[in-house]
Amino acid sequence: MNLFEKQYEKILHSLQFEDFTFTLKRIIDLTLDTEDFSFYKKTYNLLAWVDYNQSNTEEKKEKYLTILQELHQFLSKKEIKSQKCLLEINNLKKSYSKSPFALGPINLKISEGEIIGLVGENGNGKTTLLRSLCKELNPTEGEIKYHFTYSDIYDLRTQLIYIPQRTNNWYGSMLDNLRFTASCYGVASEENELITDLILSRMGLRDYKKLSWKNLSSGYKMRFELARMLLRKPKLLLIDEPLANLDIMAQQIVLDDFKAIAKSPFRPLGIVLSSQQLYEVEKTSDQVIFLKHGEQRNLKTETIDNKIHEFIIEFESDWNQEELYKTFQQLNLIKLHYNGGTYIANFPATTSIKNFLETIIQENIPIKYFRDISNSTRRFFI
Ligand SMILES: Nc1ncnc2c1ncn2[C@@H]1O[C@H](COP(=O)(O)OP(=O)(O)OP(=O)(O)O)[C@@H](O)[C@H]1O
Repeated sequence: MNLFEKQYEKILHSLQFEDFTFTLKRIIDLTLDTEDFSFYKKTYNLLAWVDYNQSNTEEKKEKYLTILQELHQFLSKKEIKSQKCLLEINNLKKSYSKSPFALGPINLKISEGEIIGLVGENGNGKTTLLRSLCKELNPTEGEIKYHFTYSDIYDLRTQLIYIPQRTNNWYGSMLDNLRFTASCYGVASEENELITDLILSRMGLRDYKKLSWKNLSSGYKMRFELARMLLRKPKLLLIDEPLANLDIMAQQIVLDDFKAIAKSPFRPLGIVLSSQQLYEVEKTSDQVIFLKHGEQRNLKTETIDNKIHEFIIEFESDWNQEELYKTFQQLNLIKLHYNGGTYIANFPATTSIKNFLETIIQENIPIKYFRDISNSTRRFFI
């Protein structure tokens, strides 16, 4: 089963379980994948119908299924794109004349369809790296090779979009701004109206399209930036702290959106996102880069090269450190840290989650939360 068929099957399941929000978003994604005016029109009409028939579940299900089947028939004939390498960073270093901070050396490859999470505490160089990738900053040493042609810096920044943490103020309504962006990219008249409507709906902005910058919360400003980015169809998106101003639900939604957008079988997009939300980013990313004092630490390579073979559990318990230390001796505990309200326990690699849970139950240890972090960059934060 190819990537498209797998994704299609997942959409059908979501419809079967009446997750209409997810299904509709994916219908819009597939519609945009067709790059076909008649489908834009069909989905536009569907969205207009949904506006007045939200609670008509049976008919809605039927309509969603019909359009999905049509989209499936159309897209099954379309070629699935192989995921090309977009850029290669070799020994990149960047320092500032007025700061002791130095980034690098950084080595990294970024491909279409790949999500790279950039994590690290404040001031560790995440923004510096993103700004270097879009040529806002020149490297002090090393190089960035772009595997696509661009005529000048403006062309580069069209194919590769950088969304900074604090975006610029804009005037007028969201809708007018998106229409303007689409027209700058040659999308005119009715097609412009259809595409902006689809993209506004895709980003959950349909009910807010008349609002202006000053009336939007920071979460909605971020969604607007993403909508504008989708209209510009870049190859690579570099985005600084997209989760910073979002509540936990909104964070999950944005990360799911990134995944759906990046992994399009027909228009794959590379995404590099920086964030402090370690676990959320790990769930979504294909690769996580941890920056510590500007240096790159990569869990995958460090695990292989340095042979870090330990079973590491993060957990919360009302027991004190001494009680836990004694009890876990039976699992040959190597280390036990208390770290900001949670415990981190290191065991030999031969210990399993089953052994850990059995001990918890047998010894009646009160546990509020636990997570296996043996393969998480969380280890670098300890
Ligand atoms: N233009 C500049 N001139 C001098 N120093 C700078 C400049 N920009 C950033 N720095 C310094 O570089 C270091 C890394 O900053 P950067 O913004 O890249 O980190 P970050 O990981 O994105 O931080 P945060 O999570 O707080 O956004 C900091 O010490 C910062 O003060």
